[in-house]
Amino acid sequence: MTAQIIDGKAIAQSIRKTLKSKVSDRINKGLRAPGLAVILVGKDPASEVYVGSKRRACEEVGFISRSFDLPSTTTELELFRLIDKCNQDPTIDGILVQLPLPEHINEEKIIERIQPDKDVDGFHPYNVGRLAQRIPVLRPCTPKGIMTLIESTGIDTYGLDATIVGASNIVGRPMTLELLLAGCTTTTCHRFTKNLEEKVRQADLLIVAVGKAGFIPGEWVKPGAIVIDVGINRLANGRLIGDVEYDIATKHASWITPVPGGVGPMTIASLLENTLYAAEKYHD
Ligand SMILES: Nc1nc2c(c(=O)[nH]1)N[C@@H](CN(C=O)c1ccc(C(=O)N[C@@H](CCC(=O)O)C(=O)O)cc1)CN2
Repeated sequence: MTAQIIDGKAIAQSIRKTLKSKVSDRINKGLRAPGLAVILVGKDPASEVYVGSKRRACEEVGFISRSFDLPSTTTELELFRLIDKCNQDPTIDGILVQLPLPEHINEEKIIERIQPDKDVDGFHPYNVGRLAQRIPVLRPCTPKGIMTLIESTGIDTYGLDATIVGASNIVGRPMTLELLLAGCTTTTCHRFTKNLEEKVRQADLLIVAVGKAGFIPGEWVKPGAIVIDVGINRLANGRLIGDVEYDIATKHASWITPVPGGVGPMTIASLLENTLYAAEKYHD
């Protein structure tokens, strides 16, 4: 068996095309273009790449992108003040603070400072709580994008055994909530998990988000499984690879996401979807 590729880059591009036409419909109806504030603190090279992609994507679909690039010495109070200003600005529908933040800034406090109706990352406890209670509104971008990728395969998720490797607030935990909502039986693995191999081998649907190159041996993938690789690991030669041993995994899986061009572009497409959603649901 050779797995079919889930082409995140193409799916994300088609979402962006649809969004662009929705924005132009809004403008024709006399409504304003959605606005997204993108806040970057410090000079983490990967964050600079992601933020740059987010800003370009915003402009491509016709959103107003507001950029705030702050030095790594920015205090929590200064960041609170900027978030308060964005919360009050009626032209801003979404506020995104790129993570990770410098160590002296408490990420939880910053996330909670963003008004839930502008939390287009879906990280505010209000939005995570809504997802946990099966009444989602603004959903965390990477898991939301992954659900779109899974839907694109046409496979019915009800009753599938799903294993999620990684329990971060950005991916693993909200991913578990999304998959529960989609009728899967979920197993979430983390650093204290015993018998990881057994949990991976039982998975009809395997999601890996640990950030370690080739962490999951391809041999562990169950025949016919769907494999979603969230890892983006840059090798010394500049090549990007995922958390799953791709060449071997493709021989076992039915569907697999590539790295790059799989989950990453969907994170950005979902952020754009969330921003339009926030504008329409809360601010029009
Ligand atoms: N506030 C947030 N911070 C972070 C999030 C998030 O959702 N919100 N997620 C990650 C990083 N991330 C988004 O910010 C992100 C990661 C990867 C990509 C992407 O397009 N990757 C490309 C490869 C890009 C490259 O050359 O490095 C791909 O996979 O094809 C987009 C966004 C942490 N922080």
